[in-house]
Amino acid sequence: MSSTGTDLQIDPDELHTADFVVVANRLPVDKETLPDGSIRWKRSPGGLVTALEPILRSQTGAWVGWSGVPDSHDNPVVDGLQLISVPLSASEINEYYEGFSNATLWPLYHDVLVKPEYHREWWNAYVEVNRRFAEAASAAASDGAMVWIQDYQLQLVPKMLRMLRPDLKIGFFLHIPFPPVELFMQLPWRTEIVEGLLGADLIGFHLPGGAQNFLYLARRLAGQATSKGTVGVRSKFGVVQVGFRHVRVGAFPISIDSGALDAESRSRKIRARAAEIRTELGNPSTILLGVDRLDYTKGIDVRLQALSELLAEGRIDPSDTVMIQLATPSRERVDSYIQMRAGIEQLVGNINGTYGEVAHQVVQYLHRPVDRDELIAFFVAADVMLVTPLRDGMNLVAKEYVACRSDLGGALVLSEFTGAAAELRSAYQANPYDLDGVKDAIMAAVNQDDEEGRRRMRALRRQVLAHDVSRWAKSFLGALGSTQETASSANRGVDIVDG
Ligand SMILES: Nc1ncnc2c1ncn2[C@@H]1O[C@H](COP(=O)(O)OP(=O)(O)O)[C@@H](O)[C@H]1O
Ligand SMILES: O=P(O)(O)OC[C@H]1O[C@H](O[C@H]2O[C@H](CO)[C@@H](O)[C@H](O)[C@H]2O)[C@H](O)[C@@H](O)[C@@H]1O
Repeated sequence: MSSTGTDLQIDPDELHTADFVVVANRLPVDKETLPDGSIRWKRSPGGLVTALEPILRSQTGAWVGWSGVPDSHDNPVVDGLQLISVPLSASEINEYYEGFSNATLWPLYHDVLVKPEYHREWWNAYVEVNRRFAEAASAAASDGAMVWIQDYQLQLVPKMLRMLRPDLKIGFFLHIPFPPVELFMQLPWRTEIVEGLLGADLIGFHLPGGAQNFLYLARRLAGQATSKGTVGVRSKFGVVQVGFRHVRVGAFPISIDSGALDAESRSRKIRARAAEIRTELGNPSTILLGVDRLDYTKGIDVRLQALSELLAEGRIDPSDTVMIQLATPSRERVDSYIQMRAGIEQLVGNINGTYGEVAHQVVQYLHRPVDRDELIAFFVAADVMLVTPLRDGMNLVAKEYVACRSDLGGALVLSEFTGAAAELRSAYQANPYDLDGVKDAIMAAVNQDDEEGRRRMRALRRQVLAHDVSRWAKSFLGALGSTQETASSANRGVDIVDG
């Protein structure tokens, strides 16, 4: 590996004090240095942070992660959360984060939408950085603590941490899809990844399909005996026998703090801002909305292409329609993201150039994050929410939109290839590879009558309000807490097949 890395500097007072430790690639806040040299901590992008932040607030624990900038050793306490930085050098950011995590694993786990790159030096950096995260978690955790490791950037940490601290209860949750076996087998380090994950006591996926894929690979690559029954949602866990340990494997669809969002979206201030947004846009009949990290998995190009064709066919009136696309910058130094951004901005330019007027742009595109209140106001203002990923682990945006529609207004167009599609059955679902199908779904949503819209939104809200992020965390941590070290009770009643 080209980098020498940066050593951990953990305050001795903080050693072995936390009973609950979240380990994620990112801290919930990113470090930002302002022009006057002062430091500001701003919220990190993405759904993982959206989901986990309220969980850690409700428990006393520590969050181990990277601050988003090179060589930062700060361990800030932000809004009462104890944060422990794992410093990454510039070359580790390049090889571990942008390289192995986001140019190898991310495309491989998302249907190979972009060709994954396999470089041995990236793998070496991944191993080294995973080791450093394991050491930081080991230093933070108290005797017998519960440690919850997050996502594809840290798949080797469960095994590394178990070797350092066999006393810990170790959970792992994958926030992105776990790929089919045929794709996973491309990875030169496939066995190391499966064995790394098997260091956990409980491995969670969003969907049963991911859990089944993993069980198959545990048999085939790690040669372990596994259960053979079907995995359920928050139930009927699979089991892998690893020596004397039994590793449980389950499906736990993540969610949002839907109650809080519901309450915030009802406030007078948000309602007024939503009305103001409509006015600022010239009171069009239809506002379409997209909200995403700028990522090629999100299908932003799909919805723009669909809109472009609907305008060309005269099915949508450009003078009476606005599409707002909010796009948070993401992984801006990775080649595939640079190319995708150029393609999307060209599509936006083409639509506005062809159908816009000086005083009326059909697509309003903001390439920056907006603050929470403003985002909620956009959700309340939008007639149709467009969620069209080509593949997405869950997609919390779809759930956020639903949580904000206590008025039972609005309509959700949702890709079948999101994790959320399994739960949000009353959305206007479409196959993002079938452009005519996407266009029809958009038109059905635009033209729905009020009664049909209310019926669908009521059903969607029932699902999202009943299955919130606290239920997700409780179901995962409850299952982790009940895992047994001994072979006898963990797997009672489960048939095991040899690897
Ligand atoms: N432009 C934006 N401004 C503010 N928040 C955003 C923006 N785009 C996305 N978000 C937030 O980021 C999170 C995205 O989560 P999710 O849909 O699960 O996808 P991912 O984690 O892959 O980015 C949501 O909480 C969403 O509200
Ligand atoms: O940390 P970044 O590289 O900036 O990326 C942001 C996060 O993106 C991914 O989010 C996923 O988690 C969501 C919550 O479970 C899920 O809804 C979504 O489908 C996933 O794409 C990534 O998995 C996180 O690790 C990143 O922090």
